[in-house]
Amino acid sequence: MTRLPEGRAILEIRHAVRAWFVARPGPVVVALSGGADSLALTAAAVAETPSVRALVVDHGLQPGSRDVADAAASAARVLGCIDATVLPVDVDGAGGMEAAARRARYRALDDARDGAHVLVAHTLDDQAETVLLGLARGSGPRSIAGMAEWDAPWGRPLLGVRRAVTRAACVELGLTPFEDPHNVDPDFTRVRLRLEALPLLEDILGGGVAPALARTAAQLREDSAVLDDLADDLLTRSRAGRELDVSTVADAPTALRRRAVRAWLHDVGAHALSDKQLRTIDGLLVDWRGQGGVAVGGGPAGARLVVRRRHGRLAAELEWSLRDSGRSGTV
Ligand SMILES: Nc1ncnc2c1ncn2[C@@H]1O[C@H](COP(=O)(O)OP(=O)(O)OP(=O)(O)O)[C@@H](O)[C@H]1O
Repeated sequence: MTRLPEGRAILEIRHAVRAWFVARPGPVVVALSGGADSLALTAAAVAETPSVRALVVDHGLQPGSRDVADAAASAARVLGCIDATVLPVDVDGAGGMEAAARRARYRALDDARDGAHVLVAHTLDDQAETVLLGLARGSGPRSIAGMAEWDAPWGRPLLGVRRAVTRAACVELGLTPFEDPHNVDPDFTRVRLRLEALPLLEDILGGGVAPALARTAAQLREDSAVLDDLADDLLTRSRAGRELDVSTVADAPTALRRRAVRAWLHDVGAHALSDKQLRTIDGLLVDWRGQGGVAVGGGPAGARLVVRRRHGRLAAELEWSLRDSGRSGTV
């Protein structure tokens, strides 16, 4: 373990990281971008636990990205990590560059973690932005509940720490973080929330808006955990092979029905359900006349997954178009 100077900011971060380790002992790798948040997290992790490794993902999206990644890896070694590896990834761009880069990053980190927990450096401010974005877009409780401190194998020890504290810790430690130009690019909605909307809200409502949003998220996560358990139980009782027994699900409260249906569809391959699709499927459950099919995405190329109510069961069936014959079929 490394000895660090004892400034106020790094002590606060070490305290948060120590509490996280006490609750979840085990080997860790730190996901290091080279920014202030993950540099401060890396410094605190090596001071609090032995044998920390760092993983740096090179998305290869800007010229010189490999140099930035190499510099982050060297900083990790100087800080006392026993190993620091750069992981080059291919970003396919599907569904927007940012989302594709995130997918590629999480996949690479998961592949390289070798059984260890992965610490990511999201802060209280990241949490507040996530919640505000969710509220403003009318998202469901899952989005507004924000990110969890622990969502195996991902750990977020800094969710209670302000971003300003990680900046201050880097100054105390004499570290020069990488400043990602995207973090000040007003073309990104999240950047405008951070630089314009949240300061305006704090001006109107007084400081403490970001911690208040983070508290809301924490309360919702607690409530959601209970509802998720009840919905799991409902799903277990209503499963009939790959289908759902309508009479068992239909009598449950809406919040449980929706969660159970979402979990069932996730298992059969539909991972990105919109609120509208869920509502329509709910209509099939509670109204016996609901006979239509609801396409829910998922399925191999050329096919689509469709949910139908039939003979007291809800079934998710693959449908495909037989373009050559002009017919369609299901499996
Ligand atoms: N290139 C990278 N290599 C390794 N870890 C990274 C990289 N970029 C980001 N991370 C990790 O993810 C954390 C969050 O980063 P950032 O806020 O940029 O991501 P995001 O796209 O908003 O992430 P998300 O919503 O991941 O889960 C960072 O603090 C760091 O721990």
